[in-house]
Amino acid sequence: MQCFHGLRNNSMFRGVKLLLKSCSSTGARVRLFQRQCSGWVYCSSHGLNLDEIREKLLAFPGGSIDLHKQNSGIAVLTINNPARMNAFSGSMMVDLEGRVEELENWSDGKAVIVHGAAGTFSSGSDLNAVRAIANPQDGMKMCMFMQNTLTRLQRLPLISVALVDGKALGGGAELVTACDFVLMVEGSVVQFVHKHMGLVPGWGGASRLVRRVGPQNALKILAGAIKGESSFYLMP
Ligand SMILES: CCC(=O)SCCNC(=O)CCNC(=O)[C@H](O)C(C)(C)COP(=O)(O)OP(=O)(O)OC[C@H]1O[C@@H](n2cnc3c(N)ncnc32)[C@H](O)[C@@H]1OP(=O)(O)O
Repeated sequence: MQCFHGLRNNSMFRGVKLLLKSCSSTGARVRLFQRQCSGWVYCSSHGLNLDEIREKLLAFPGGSIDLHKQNSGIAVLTINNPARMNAFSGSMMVDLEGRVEELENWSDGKAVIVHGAAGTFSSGSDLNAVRAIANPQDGMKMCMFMQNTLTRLQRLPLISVALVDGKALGGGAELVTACDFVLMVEGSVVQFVHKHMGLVPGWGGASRLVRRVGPQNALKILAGAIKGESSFYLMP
């Protein structure tokens, strides 16, 4: 896992291409092929009824997750809800699951770039949806659903790059940790703001962060809601 930061806006995509070129070494490819393609963490034996939770999430519409697969084998996944700083509505959570499934089945794929629309990354869960799903049972199911999807994203047999231009907050920060590489445009921020809300990261971001930076750094980042503006944040 690697993090690059301080990229200027206009060199972002050039930077990503260079990065992907440098990743096409045998070692990186072997590691990719060693990964499992499936990544379900939770299923019906954990009390998760996927159709039921999808239906509940679809009751909170707005925005979209767009996937553009290029002939080069590089796909661009866009978190698209600019009116809410690319917060994840319920329907976007369901969208994301569908896009990840599409990527799982993309036999010509080599890499995916995850970014946000309109000069920001993502402000996490749509707070209106979070408030409306304010019972512990549904909150837990939403978290299980997102953990499944982000684990599947992490386990894709593709190189994944989070391109952070602007803010990645809450669930947005958790999504960043599901990618192999992080590219940060100058002035961008990755922040686990959960503690300000009395929450723990529910989309699996805490355990991924521990793997990235080690338990002590992860504790500092999570307990302090530290603003990550440099590679210190995402690298040991
Ligand atoms: C998994 C757990 C989670 O993810 S919990 C969610 C954690 N996220 C947050 O707490 C972030 C909340 N948002 C913010 O702190 C600010 O909006 C940030 C992102 C810093 C942007 O500030 P600023 O540039 O001043 O814009 P603003 O606040 O006026 O926002 C513009 C419009 O977007 C909306 N927005 C923003 N974030 C969310 C969100 N997470 N859920 C729902 N709506 C969101 C704002 O309410 C605002 O809307 P409006 O223009 O007032 O209608």
